[in-house]
Amino acid sequence: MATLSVTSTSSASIRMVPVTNSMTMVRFPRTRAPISLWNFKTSFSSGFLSLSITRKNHKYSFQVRSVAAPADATIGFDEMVSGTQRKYYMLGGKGGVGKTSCAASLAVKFANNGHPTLVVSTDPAHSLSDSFAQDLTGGTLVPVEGPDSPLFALEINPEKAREEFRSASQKNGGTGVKDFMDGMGLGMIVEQLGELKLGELLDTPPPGLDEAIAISKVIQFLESQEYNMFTRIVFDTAPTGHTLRLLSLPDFLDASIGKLLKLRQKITSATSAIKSVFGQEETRQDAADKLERLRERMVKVRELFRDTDSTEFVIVTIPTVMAISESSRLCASLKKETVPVKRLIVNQILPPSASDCKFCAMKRKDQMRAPRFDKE
Ligand SMILES: Nc1ncnc2c1ncn2[C@@H]1O[C@H](COP(=O)(O)OP(=O)(O)OP(=O)(O)O)[C@@H](O)[C@H]1O
Repeated sequence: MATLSVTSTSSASIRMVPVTNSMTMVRFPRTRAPISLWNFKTSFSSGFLSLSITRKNHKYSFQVRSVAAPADATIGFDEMVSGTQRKYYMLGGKGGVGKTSCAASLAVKFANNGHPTLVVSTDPAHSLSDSFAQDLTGGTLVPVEGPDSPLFALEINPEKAREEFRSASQKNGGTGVKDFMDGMGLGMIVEQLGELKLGELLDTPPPGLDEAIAISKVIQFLESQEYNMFTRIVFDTAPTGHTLRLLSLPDFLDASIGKLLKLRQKITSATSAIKSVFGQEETRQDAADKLERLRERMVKVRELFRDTDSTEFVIVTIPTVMAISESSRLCASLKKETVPVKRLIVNQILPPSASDCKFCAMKRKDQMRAPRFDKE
């Protein structure tokens, strides 16, 4: 496993400094404007990168510690940014380690390197709006101000979507549900489950349903002509457990659809009373075709997440024993699922200081105790 970067701030004036020496973004408390440090002069010695920026007569100095040599880190980012083929970067890890901050900076960096970029949060507890200081809660793509190339951000709230789905189901006796789920690309599930107590299904959603809605929505946006320009898609995913469910989702849906199709076969070969569940012959065929299309789409999603040419899962962690342990388990699970994972961001490392307070000294000692990732 190659280590991409380790970053942290040493100045209280700077709110956030994630990712690498070559793709650092800082936020100033007053303006909250993202600023790329790509062209800033830096010096590097003994594993620490020193940066000094002067902006509006204020001087901000801080250090970034890089586990990888700067050349390695740059090569890492050069690799990520090269080519115009569409690439997906999924950032995941333990809660609170800085996934959103890193996803936001990576997206800005891509956009500043010529890539029309979409950054999507599928985490039910969103903070992408805070990172960009823009309201992204509407569930649609919002242009982010600042970067050189188009950068759009999208927060998907799966719980809200499920809630809308449930109330549509109650209000419109099913038609609203279908319209809503069609919008999510899952209309065919409604057709098949319409008579099978869908409300109950929503009260106890099967693992991955929320994520299914999120993925379908992103795919739907990317398929539209208006948004097919994006060459980099950055996913800020929910904490580890949700992410693993998201990855096993296509298999889950594939199996469920298989069951549904078998069920349909059984029902349609039974009495005419039961036939009414799925309507007349033509409608049945249509529904079966749609299910097949959903199955194909899920296979596509599964292949996409395992495609080393277009997708990469980047684990974000912090240097604590617990976070590194969870990251190691996540890494093992991803590899088991054959998801491409080769980069790790270690965030929030304390920079060196000659005059440590007691708290900082203890924290630094604690960080040094954090186990290291194996090379492989
Ligand atoms: N390198 C950093 N230096 C200083 N503060 C940071 C850094 N990285 C993240 N933070 C701060 O830590 C907090 C958590 O960061 P963030 O929301 O990006 O984490 P997350 O992993 O996405 O969290 P969640 O799991 O809750 O979605 C935020 O207040 C953020 O500003």
